Amino acid sequence: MSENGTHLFAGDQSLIPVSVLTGFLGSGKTTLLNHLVRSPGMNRALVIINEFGAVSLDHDLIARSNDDLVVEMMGGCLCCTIRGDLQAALRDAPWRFARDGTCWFDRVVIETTGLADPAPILHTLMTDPQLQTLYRLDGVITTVDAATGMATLDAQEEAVRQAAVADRILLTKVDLTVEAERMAIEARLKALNPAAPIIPAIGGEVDPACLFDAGLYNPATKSHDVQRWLAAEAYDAPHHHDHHHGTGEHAHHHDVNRHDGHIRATCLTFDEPLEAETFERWLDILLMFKGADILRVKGIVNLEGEANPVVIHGVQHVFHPPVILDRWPSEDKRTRLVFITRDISAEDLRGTLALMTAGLDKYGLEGLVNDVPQSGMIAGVAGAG
Ligand SMILES: Nc1nc2c(ncn2[C@@H]2O[C@H](COP(=O)(O)OP(=O)(O)OP(=O)(O)O)[C@@H](O)[C@H]2O)c(=O)[nH]1
Repeated sequence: MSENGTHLFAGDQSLIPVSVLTGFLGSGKTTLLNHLVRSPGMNRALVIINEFGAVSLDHDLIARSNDDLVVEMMGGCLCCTIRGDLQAALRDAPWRFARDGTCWFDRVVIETTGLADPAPILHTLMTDPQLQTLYRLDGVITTVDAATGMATLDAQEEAVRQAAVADRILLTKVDLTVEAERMAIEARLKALNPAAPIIPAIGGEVDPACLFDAGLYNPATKSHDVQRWLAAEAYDAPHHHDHHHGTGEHAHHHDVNRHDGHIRATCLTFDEPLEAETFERWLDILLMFKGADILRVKGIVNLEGEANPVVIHGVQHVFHPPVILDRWPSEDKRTRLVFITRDISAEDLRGTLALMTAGLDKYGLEGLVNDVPQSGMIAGVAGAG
């Protein structure tokens, strides 16, 4: 987080929205893109395609009248070997695709390989200083094959992660399933990622408006989206009374989610405003020790002394600068934090914050910071998840 949490780039509409399209091998990403680039309003979308093979077939598939708005990246995976190439391509693109001296595209869609972990790609977008002056992350769209998705989720943790971090899930090939199968996979996806809308599609046919502008940073849709992913009712995980009925919740969670036991979505709510320093330290420590297992964090935070809500958004250990909304999106002014984690329970999360608060009360900030490594108290709990 920033020093004082007052970064304000919520309204910067000059930045170009970037969507990351991910989904397991053969789950229908190219089919979707092919439909999207032909949709009204999408003719100025720059499409970046990443393929493992040396020869790209996808470029030919994603043909349109002005098909020059396509960048192919081959011979590696965007999330690892050719990450630098993605940075370079995004930096150069506004000049490479300029018309009359101005950037010609108004949106970017990055299609990852089916095996990609989207997190490093999001990190690239969130941390490269040059890219931050040009682009803003809009959201992650994940395709899930309705017909084979169950088996894929059973066998491939990568597929589970892709679905867990999505802002929008496109359920593809619903024409190949019967009602019961489709309901089963929808229930599983809901348990894994309660906030992401699940949009059924056949042949990639979907209204682009359902998939884009999922970001927190679009004033036109921001409040709406904040509202949606904070729909705390959607979460199975314990809320603020978790210590009273933690076991029941837990058992329920496991039933729906039995195959994806390691990865879960948790929503923590806090009735009282949080003290800014404590909250920041807690997040820092949590991310330091468990960053790799916190796939995504989103939240709206009521800080002491701050009239308006602060929105936070992170992927593993990397955080967007917090954004202060100009008003609360609803009457509900509780802090609500959504965590998508691997092997970290709501109890672990809440416990570390309680320790942090107790430690601050007892030792003060100086004492606590100095004390943490020796006592191992917070580190121990954070590490025990
Ligand atoms: N029946 C049916 N087939 C579909 C649908 N969507 C995609 N397909 C088919 O599924 C196959 C894989 O689709 P692609 O769009 O190439 O999938 P992809 O995710 O881009 O695949 P990779 O690039 O290998 O990761 C193709 O043969 C598509 O024609 C659908 O809604 N219904």
